[in-house]
Amino acid sequence: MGKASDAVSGSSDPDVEDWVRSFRFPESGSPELPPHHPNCLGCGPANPHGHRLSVRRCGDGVHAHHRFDSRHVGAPTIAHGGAVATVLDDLFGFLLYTVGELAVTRHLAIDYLAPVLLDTPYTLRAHIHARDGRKLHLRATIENDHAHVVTTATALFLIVDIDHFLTTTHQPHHR
Ligand SMILES: CCCCCCCCCCCCCC(=O)SCCNC(=O)CCNC(=O)[C@H](O)C(C)(C)COP(=O)(O)OP(=O)(O)OC[C@H]1O[C@@H](n2cnc3c(N)ncnc32)[C@H](O)[C@@H]1OP(=O)(O)O
Repeated sequence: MGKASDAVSGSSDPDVEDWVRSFRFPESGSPELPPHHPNCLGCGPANPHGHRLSVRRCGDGVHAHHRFDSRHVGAPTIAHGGAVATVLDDLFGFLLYTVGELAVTRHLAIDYLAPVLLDTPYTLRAHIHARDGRKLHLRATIENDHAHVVTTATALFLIVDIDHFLTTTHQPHHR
């Protein structure tokens, strides 16, 4: 399994190549985790449409505080379910720092237990439930200020080699 620090050339996209070359897993002691890249929809500080999620290590997992805003509206005053899914998928992506592996979402399942309100503080938590070879089984919650869980999520991330990000042609996989 190639790690990100083994960055190789071969992409036809210079931005991808730069990201691969610059990517490093942070030191295990640092609680603040860096964005996946500056333009990441979930956490990139340079993406004007993004959520700018700021994530820290917490025990074996990760956590974040987040407010959805008017850019993420679905029904009036309520965050769009897709926006919530985006944030959870990205939060799961931060667990990869804790295992030092590159991986991508293969399956994401969300239970929307109560509306996620705009301009309201929430606490997000995620952890690795189990690892089975290259399969990472992940779990997350979103809870409000009253410690009520409003959303739960599970995901299967699959560990991939760095070449996954350098390959410009991916064939659909029919099961
Ligand atoms: C640290 C940070 C790092 C940064 C990382 C990058 C930035 C991240 C940014 C974060 C952004 C957020 C993150 C993002 O947005 S990631 C972006 C969204 N995700 C993708 O683009 C991934 C697209 N998919 C693929 O490329 C391929 O399908 C991959 C590579 C994932 C797998 O294709 P591959 O052909 O290799 O594998 P497989 O399909 O044969 O399956 C393999 C195994 O899995 C088992 N299986 C399948 N489904 C299920 C299921 N539902 N329950 C239980 N098991 C299931 C299956 O039976 C098999 O098992 P086995 O037979 O081997 O035992």
